[in-house]
Amino acid sequence: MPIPRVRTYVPGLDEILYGGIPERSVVLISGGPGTGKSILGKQFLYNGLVRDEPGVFVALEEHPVAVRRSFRHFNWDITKFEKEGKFAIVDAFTAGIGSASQREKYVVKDVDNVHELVDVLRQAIKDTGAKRVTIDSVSTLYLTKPSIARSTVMLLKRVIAGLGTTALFISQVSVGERGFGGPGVEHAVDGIIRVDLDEIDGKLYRSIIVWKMRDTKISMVRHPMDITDEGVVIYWDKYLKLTATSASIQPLPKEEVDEMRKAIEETEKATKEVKAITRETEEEEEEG
Ligand SMILES: Nc1ncnc2c1ncn2[C@@H]1O[C@H](COP(=O)(O)OP(=O)(O)OP(=O)(O)O)[C@@H](O)[C@H]1O
Repeated sequence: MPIPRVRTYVPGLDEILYGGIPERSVVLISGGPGTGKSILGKQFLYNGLVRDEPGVFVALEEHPVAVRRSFRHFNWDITKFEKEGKFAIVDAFTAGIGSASQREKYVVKDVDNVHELVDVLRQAIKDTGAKRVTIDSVSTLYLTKPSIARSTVMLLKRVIAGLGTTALFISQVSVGERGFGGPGVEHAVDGIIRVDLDEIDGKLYRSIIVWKMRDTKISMVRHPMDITDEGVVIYWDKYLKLTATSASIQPLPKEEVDEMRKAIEETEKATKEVKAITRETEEEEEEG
């Protein structure tokens, strides 16, 4: 019996997850500065919006105005979805100060109060009917208080999974740090995807690796990644071999490529079936 999955539709990401993220998972997107975490989080939401899956973006690092600008930078037009009430930004950045922030519908006044954040987030999810959530970044919530990291993540996870949504939690780590966001957090989440930027011989290489994902097989190698005008692109059928002094891109064995391709086809088929059943049920309800 295939498990229900949420396709990210980020080129290459569903392949290395053998079909997508298991539904209702909380996934840590961990990485150093400039590695593409935020872009990935926004792309995940936009790809859902255009497929009729509402979403919520929790802004802890950027002003909501900057968040909208950065969606626009990739031509991901969220205005329409905001107007239709299918997309919301939770402003946990401005604390409601300033004229632009006073126009925001979902505002967290005291970011140190995680219960207030949870209440505002819950409301935004319910109002939009969100299926996808991105929190950028979750580490902001406990940067100065590591002792509350695990309880904060667990609280958010309960709300998110309880409301039937699937979430990406952006986690900031320092350049060269091997961890993903602290032991409490790393074990609390369902999945960890790490994005990296490595300097080898005076050149920067972008890459991505899935460290864990409960309930699914994962690719066990580091994949090359790019950021383009269309967002993040992952070369799922290649792997990046890094040593201290060299980097080389090599093809994955054919059997693995075929298996990933097959997993995508199966997920696609299962998604179509679920959609057809939902449509039939809706039609029956309308008729009845
Ligand atoms: N159109 C584009 N083409 C290529 N690269 C781009 C493009 N737009 C943005 N980038 C790159 O994306 C990087 C920023 O990505 P992003 O904001 O997702 O980083 P981040 O991992 O969230 O970083 P931080 O933790 O510092 O906020 C920038 O360094 C920039 O070079």
